[in-house]
Amino acid sequence: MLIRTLKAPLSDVGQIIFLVRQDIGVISPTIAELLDSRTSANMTSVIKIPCSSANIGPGFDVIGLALSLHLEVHVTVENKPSSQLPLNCAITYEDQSKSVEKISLDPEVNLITRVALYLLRCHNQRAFPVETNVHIINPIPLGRGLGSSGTAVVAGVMLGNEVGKLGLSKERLLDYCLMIERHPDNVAASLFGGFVGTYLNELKPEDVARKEIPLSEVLPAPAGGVDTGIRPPEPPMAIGHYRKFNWAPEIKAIAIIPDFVVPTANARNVLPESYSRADVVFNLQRAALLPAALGSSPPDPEMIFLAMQDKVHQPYRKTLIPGLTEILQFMTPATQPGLLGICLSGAGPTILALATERFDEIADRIISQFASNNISCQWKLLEPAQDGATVTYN
Ligand SMILES: Nc1ncnc2c1ncn2[C@@H]1O[C@H](COP(=O)(O)OP(=O)(O)OP(=O)(O)O)[C@@H](O)[C@H]1O
Ligand SMILES: N[C@@H](CCO)C(=O)O
Repeated sequence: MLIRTLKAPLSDVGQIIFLVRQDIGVISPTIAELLDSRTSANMTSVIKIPCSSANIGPGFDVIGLALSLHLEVHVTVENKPSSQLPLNCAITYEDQSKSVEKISLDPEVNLITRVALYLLRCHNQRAFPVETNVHIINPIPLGRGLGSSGTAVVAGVMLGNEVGKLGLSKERLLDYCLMIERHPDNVAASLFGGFVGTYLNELKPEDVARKEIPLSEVLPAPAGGVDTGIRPPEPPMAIGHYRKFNWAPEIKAIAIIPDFVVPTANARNVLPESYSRADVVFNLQRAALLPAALGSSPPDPEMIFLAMQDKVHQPYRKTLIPGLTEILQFMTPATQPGLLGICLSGAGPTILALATERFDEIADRIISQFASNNISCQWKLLEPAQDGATVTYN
């Protein structure tokens, strides 16, 4: 008897593992059984979301890359008759990121559960199902440019969709993410996976007004356990879109992660309100090349290096990241074999170096430059995470 496993999509965002006997088909469990028992007693849903690197040089707020470092959220719903838990939810948090920031375990404050509550309340569910246990395992360093907040927002919409049994598509979940994180590059990469180009639709005036609702109304400040009963504003349909690009399999991503935080809000505040035509054209020329350059095999180092240059955000962010200018200047394919291109990851301070070989050597040189500014770093060798956010059932 031949038995194999088959992974099948469930309502577009989940994945079930079936046992299949080749002669008679699916034997365990049936789809109906699974739909009934999802997130019910003793079944754990495991939501996995990759981190991301945004911009990749010239693609400011447009281009994102999901990477193989995953946030995990393990969810069980006990289905008890009543609960003493605030909002029926208990959170535990396992920090594998070595971040100093303490993550709140209050479901009204924690970013992941707060986003899940936003989604649930848009669908007339005021709290989590009784009693929901959420265990978060986080290896993504916070505030370093690897999309930790975007990953947490995606985790939140996936969690709300799961426990509320809402069955929303990933395309619709992207709209909810964009009500919270307003630039689509990180969230689209984490949700859909891979190397993506993203854009926002031009909206009708009434929808612009809905999308520009202050964040405090979308994610109201904690009300001390008191449910105000207010239904939050729902996002307009199809605010954001993405397109996946090819990625040459030889290209790996080295993330050099300095041991200090640059909050994205601060890194956006140093950017100018307007740009010269020359700088805009410079970025457009490179952004147009980037998908072809990174999708072609074998990779062409000169083309990739050129396509990763930027004049829109990196020059302004150097004031927040000691050593950034020097690193971007001296690390080139001509001076460093194996290197293809280099950029600030997201809003920084992480540096993303794309390379085909000599990963240790490349990381060491960048780490030495940071060390000369008394900054220590960790580094990771990562690959594109093509799957995006997934749900599996144990
Ligand atoms: N797993 C998480 N659980 C709860 N809150 C989180 C989590 N991950 C991130 N956050 C929140 O997001 C903040 C970091 O967001 P920020 O946008 O500044 O940086 P980033 O997303 O890591 O970097 P970038 O946007 O440049 O890629 C943290 O300080 C924390 O408050
Ligand atoms: N595109 C965003 C990514 C960081 O969240 C920025 O560079 O500010």
